[in-house]
Amino acid sequence: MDEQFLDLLAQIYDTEEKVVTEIINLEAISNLPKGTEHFVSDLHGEFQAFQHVLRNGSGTVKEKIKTLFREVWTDQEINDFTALIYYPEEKIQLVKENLCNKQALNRWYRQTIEHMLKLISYASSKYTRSKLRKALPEQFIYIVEELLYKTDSTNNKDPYYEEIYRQVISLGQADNLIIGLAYTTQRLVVDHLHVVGDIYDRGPDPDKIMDTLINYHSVDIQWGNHDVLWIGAYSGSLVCLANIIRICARYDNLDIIENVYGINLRPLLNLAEKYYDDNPAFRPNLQSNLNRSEEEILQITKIHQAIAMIQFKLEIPIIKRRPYFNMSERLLLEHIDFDKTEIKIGEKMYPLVNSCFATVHPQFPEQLLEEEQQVMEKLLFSVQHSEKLARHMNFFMKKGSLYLKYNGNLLFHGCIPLENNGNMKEMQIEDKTYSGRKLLDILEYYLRYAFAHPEVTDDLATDIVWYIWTGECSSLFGKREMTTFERYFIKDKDTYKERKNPYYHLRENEEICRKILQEFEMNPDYGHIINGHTPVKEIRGENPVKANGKLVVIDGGFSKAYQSTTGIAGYTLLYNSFGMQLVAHQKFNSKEDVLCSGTDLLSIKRLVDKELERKLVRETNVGESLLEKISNLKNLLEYHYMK
Ligand SMILES: O=P(O)(O)OC[C@H]1O[C@](O)(COP(=O)(O)O)[C@@H](O)[C@@H]1O
Ligand SMILES: [Mn+2]
Repeated sequence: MDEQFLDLLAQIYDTEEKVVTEIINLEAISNLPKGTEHFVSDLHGEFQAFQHVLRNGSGTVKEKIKTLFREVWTDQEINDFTALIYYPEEKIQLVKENLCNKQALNRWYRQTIEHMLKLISYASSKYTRSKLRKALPEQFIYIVEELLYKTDSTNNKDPYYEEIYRQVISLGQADNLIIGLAYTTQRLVVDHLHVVGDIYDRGPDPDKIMDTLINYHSVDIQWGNHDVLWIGAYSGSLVCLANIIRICARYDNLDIIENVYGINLRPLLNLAEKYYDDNPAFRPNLQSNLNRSEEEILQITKIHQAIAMIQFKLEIPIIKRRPYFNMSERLLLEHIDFDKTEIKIGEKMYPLVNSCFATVHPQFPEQLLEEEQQVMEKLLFSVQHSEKLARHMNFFMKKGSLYLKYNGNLLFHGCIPLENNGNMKEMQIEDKTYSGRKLLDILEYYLRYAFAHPEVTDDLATDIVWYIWTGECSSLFGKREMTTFERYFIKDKDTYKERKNPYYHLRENEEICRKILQEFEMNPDYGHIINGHTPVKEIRGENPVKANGKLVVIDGGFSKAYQSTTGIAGYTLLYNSFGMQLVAHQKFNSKEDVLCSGTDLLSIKRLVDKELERKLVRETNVGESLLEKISNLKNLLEYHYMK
């Protein structure tokens, strides 16, 4: 053992007692049951639904309440108490409106605080006191600990405890305490959160999701293709930037760009007004709660066309300078016959509808007009100087990765590119080829490089970020093509098909999943693969649990736009010391619904895997580092204190 390292350690643990206490403490912690992991994916800006799932811990909160109070409470009482834990501020307000006088309210406060303490004591039973303390509302730690750890069997202290309750209420602190305890409960039921990609696009509030995650006690993110698009835009990729604006226009979410991130769209609007008109293919998918005037809709429609055409132009030079991206089929603007308004795709000619090619030079379709160039430069400047976006993208880099090995499971958003025969598919980058884990590592390396060099806009790293969004060998996309152009301009729906990498059907096969786990040096007997990205069409009988339980796909469609295809409103996964459970969520309407009806449209649970023996902290990633620390401390004890 390195003596210098031990000397440093000795500065922190400078007495024998300190070393011994820490060893005992860590040994004890590593023998506790493992904490609950919570997996979500494909949130797509649906903040309300997401925060509901966070608040209810995918059903864990209600389950614990039922276990404790089922025998003594009616369903209505259980629902009321559950709603209080989810949305304490609003529920307290409702209770106040319904109770007739102060005495009744005080009685409710007294009972409710006691019930909450009982729930917290139960929910924290597998944690150390110190961990619980960190989760308690700061200003009430002392009081709550007194009430939680009552040990007086002689009842001598009863009046003392009663006085604490009375004082909290009479000093007007009951609301704050109840609210604080509700959040403590929410925090205790989930130890760690995994977001398996696609926080951004389609829905209205990705920024609120990011803020929630930034403040969350323990989280990691596996980037989705839509997240990478935003990272790309921030890192200087103009084509990624065009894409995020196009998608925001398409889903009537330009507010995110303009108001949330403060990016000025005026120059783009001026350009759009000059060259574009109404066009049915580019009318936005309206958010039902926004009352848009015809004039606003027309403006969005024009912006949508302007930015889509810039996007299609910008793709061309990248495809040409990176032949190994293997995307020459996507040079679509070059295959247009502008006189006949037709396009050749493969061997077939298709008429173009809804065309809006006023800014395209038929011989040089990749050329941006001077005005387009300027608009993009201004947009990029604005994007790279948005403080809020910088905060969100930095958080992505800090907590995110393309894939993650965690407690024996392998998490990634989309796929591991495979050949039809199940071998890892190779991708060439410059003069080398990569596949499997090495491919994901090199893609991530380039993404991080691009992020670190935002001033460079056309190097390989920046181009690769766009490739991760849309390339066939991207583990976040994994389809042969993205047929955005066809869906705008061609009637024949056959052209909309996006051919999926064989992974997406081979993953039904257990052997393939085992092979992938081995590729990542994981134990295929215990590990699982967790994916998002492809909406599971439960409505058509698709099973999210595949390959004999080795793989789970948890994209059930938080995204409202996809709920009619999936038939549900998203899956989440829970992994606690007893095993792994999949939770299917019903459509989330609003928190008002939960508060009024009290019922929670939850969640059918399915067991994915059951641990034969309860899993302990020592068998987890955290446990591994605890054991390493214990070993270091034991060395220190020997080297410093036992000489
Ligand atoms: O339905 P939209 O928003 O037009 O997007 C369709 C596009 O989104 C994609 O499905 C990618 O997004 P997802 O990662 O959410 O699946 C593409 O395959 C497809 O071309
Ligand atoms: Mn995706």
